[in-house]
Amino acid sequence: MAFRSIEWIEDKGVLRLIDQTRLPDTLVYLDLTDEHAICDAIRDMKVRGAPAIGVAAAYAIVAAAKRSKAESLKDLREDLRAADNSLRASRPTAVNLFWALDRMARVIGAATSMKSLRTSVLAEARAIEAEDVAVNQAISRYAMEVVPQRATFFHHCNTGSLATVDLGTALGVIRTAHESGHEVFAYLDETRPRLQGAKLSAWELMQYGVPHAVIVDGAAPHIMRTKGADLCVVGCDRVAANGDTANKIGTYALALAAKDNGVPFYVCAPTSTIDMTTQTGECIEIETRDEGEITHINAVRVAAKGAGVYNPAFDVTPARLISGIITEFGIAKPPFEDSLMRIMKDKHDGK
Ligand SMILES: CSC[C@@H](O)[C@@H](O)C(=O)COP(=O)(O)O
Repeated sequence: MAFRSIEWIEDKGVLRLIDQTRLPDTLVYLDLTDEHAICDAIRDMKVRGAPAIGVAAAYAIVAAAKRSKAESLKDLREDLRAADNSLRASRPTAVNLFWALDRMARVIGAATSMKSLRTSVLAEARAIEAEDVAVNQAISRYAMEVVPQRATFFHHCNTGSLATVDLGTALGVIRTAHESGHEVFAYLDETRPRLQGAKLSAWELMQYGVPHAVIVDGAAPHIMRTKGADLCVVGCDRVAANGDTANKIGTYALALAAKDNGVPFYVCAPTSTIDMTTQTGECIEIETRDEGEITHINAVRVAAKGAGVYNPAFDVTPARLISGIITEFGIAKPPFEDSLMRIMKDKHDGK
């Protein structure tokens, strides 16, 4: 089954997206008409995954432009600035959110009338959406250079169709390898605390018929050593200029296990997730989320009542643990300071 996680329906003026908090039990589509609802959906992780968050934010600006009652271009821009501010405050780590909003802001700044503004924000959001599809396909194509014919993967969190517009990044690589005739098996970290691996990645791989096993996060090093692995593929929320990579909490531990077991560790990164203005991982803001995500599972308390909790949602994998960063312009290899710079230049030059 192929599905689109996110879609703008222009004649209804709605952003249709899969409510990821209801999966895997129920496939529910939400039709959101206003920027506040889209912002809440991002904050509450109904839509999640760095690229999907960026696309949703872009359409939130479209929705705000459509709904605004402003009677002048200046007032319309004011309304959109307010929407932009709330969206920027929704989640701090995934740079795609800020990247998409920066693109929208440039278009808003260039508009010469209210009509042209509304037309051009829609066109820009559509372009961001379409690029995401093409970029993920290109990442999968380049990834095949490093995927052996028989491939046992390790994967963390959810990086599939749900986290993007269509194919996905790291999970898209696993799916593409399977569909192009590789003999694939994937170990999926369950990904505490929100269980994106157990709930979302497993659900997706079942749709595509990819053999897999969900494992608890702490089992990955043991399984790597005893069962073997060919490569780890993960996504990312922000890649710094030196290659340090922020991704879902637990990614760093998987990278350490990979290093100890001699397993190549690949980050799948659309260039929209590479932030050349952030020099190292230390400069990346790590989102801290509600303690209830740890103390409760499906609204049932599992932690001792009154237990202290600390819930960072992401960690940073140091560049030295990363074998390659797979982008839509090819695979960046260490030293990443040079290879990422080259890739971003290729992007800039339109190669
Ligand atoms: C292609 S998705 C890449 C990342 O965004 C993904 O691995 C991840 O960390 C998602 O975190 P989440 O908190 O579920 O939005």
